Amino acid sequence: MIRYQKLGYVALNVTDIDQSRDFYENIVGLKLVEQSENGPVFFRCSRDHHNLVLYPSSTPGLKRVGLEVEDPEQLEIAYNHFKNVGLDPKFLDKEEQRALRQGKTFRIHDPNTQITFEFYSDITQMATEFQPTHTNIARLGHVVIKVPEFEKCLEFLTEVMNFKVSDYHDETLAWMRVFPNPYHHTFAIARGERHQLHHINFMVSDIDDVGRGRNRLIENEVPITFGPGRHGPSGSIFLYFQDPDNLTVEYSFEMEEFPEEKPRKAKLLERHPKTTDQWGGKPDPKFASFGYIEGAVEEVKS
Ligand SMILES: CC(C)c1ccc(C(=O)O)c(O)c1O
Ligand SMILES: [Fe+2]
Repeated sequence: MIRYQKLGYVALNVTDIDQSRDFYENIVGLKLVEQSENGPVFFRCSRDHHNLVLYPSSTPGLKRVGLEVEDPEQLEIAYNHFKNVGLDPKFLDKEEQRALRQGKTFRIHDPNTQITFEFYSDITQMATEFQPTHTNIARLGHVVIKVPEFEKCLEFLTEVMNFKVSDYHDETLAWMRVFPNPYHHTFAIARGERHQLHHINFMVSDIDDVGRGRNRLIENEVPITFGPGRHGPSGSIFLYFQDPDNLTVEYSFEMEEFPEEKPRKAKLLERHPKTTDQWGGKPDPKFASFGYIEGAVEEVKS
């Protein structure tokens, strides 16, 4: 089955590309890599050419999830696996591959989550390390979405995508590893009325990044919708805030890691506010409430 290196990048649709470029560069603290005329804007928080890509769109939300697999052999294994299960994987043409600065890359559209998943094993490594500015962003951490058919999505993500459940609420939330990546979750699904983006996450290296981040967001009048707090499932310290399209972004510090062999079994966690925030905090009503999933825009607009 597929062996992943990591969540490589997230592509978001944003309504004002310049406003969002400024936000993700100067408020979040990502490194701007390139901005093409009327096209996507590439950011990084690693040596990779990109870990976040913004596309101009009238429907803000999640456009695509880029998953890096361990090596070219794993890419072929993944391609053949998806072909065998009828998901019609399509390799990008040379032009789009080159524009993404990636090696061989293919995509599938998953009818369960309505997400376009992209798979690659090679991406251009930039000449210099990521140099943090105000926030020591360690990596793009995870993506969480809302899905109406929770059980079907969970079955697809575990049985077909080879994600592993780390913990779950009873049929309302599941946190998953992209095996064998060790982090408690790189992907999670929450039961919701419609397919929607819940949030994207950036892991930071120091608890002070969360504290300083809170004050910087307040100074810049960026809406904070939840936290600081401590998550029960992964143990992460967290802080959620909204981008210019009210998409939810999370900083988090520390996260439980799982061994590849003999990992602990997933916990069935009580659905309780203290599971989400051990410090007893409650989210703002706007928390994680905005964001289309590109494959399901019509559903939400109807
Ligand atoms: C409230 C959301 C779904 C959530 C819950 C728990 C964790 C964690 O344990 O790390 C998260 O990262 C979340 O985003
Ligand atoms: Fe999160």
